[in-house]
Amino acid sequence: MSTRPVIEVRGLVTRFGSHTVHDGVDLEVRRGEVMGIVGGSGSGKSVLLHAILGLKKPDGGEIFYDGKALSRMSADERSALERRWGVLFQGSALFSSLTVKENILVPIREHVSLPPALMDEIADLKLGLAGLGIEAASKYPSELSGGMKKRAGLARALALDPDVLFLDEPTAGLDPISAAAFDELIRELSRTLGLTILLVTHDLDTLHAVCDRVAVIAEKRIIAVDTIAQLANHPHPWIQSYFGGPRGRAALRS
Ligand SMILES: Nc1ncnc2c1ncn2[C@@H]1O[C@H](COP(=O)(O)OP(=O)(O)OP(=O)(O)O)[C@@H](O)[C@H]1O
Repeated sequence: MSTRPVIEVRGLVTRFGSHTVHDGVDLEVRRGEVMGIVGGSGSGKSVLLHAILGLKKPDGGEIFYDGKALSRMSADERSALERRWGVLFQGSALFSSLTVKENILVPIREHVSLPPALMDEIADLKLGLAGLGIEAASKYPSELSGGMKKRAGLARALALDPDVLFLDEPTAGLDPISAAAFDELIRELSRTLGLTILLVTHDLDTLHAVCDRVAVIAEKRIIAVDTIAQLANHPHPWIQSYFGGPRGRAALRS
């Protein structure tokens, strides 16, 4: 794994009106690593993800991709960058009026010009990568279980062969068995495709199963970034209660 950061957040400030969510967030995500972001409810995990994706404009600070500031990119550079991203939002955000295959084809049709049969083949390949059988292709989102919806959302996120994958609460709403299977899938994708993955989660089991490092957000900043084993010894009270509480200890043992 390279230590060169693919994403750098420097001194990020975000606000909604007079409410400051982030006040000096610094974070580096290395190429090829799986990084988790944890923090209490309302601590600003999703807003941080949105800022990194350029969906929330920073009120201060800067976000860099491969050393280039997001705010200084031309529209073409930005579009090229977005092609390298795959995003799985909370709730999967599938288009309800499209089948699973049509959902996967949306980004492919938007960004690449290929014969329809080839696009179809690519969509089938992505279905398989996300662990869905071909029979899921013609189903509508309303016909899928929660776990299948997540996989369909993941297949769409993988549509353009991203090198960075962003996942917001990937296992939220899944039963423990489906969540564990999804964790395994994320880990497998990171290994086989060499993806850099940034994920927001509350799920301690996901952190243990999937993440190389975890960033903790509290008091409007990233207060620690480390392996879980190291964080378990961190003196900050929130980190102590998160990793050292009954659930944290149980996840550490498993
Ligand atoms: N569109 C918005 N308008 C106003 N305030 C917002 C908006 N989006 C988020 N916030 C506020 O920003 C803060 C951080 O929200 P965020 O969703 O990032 O928290 P989170 O850490 O992801 O929480 P959770 O774990 O509960 O999902 C919260 O106080 C929230 O109310």
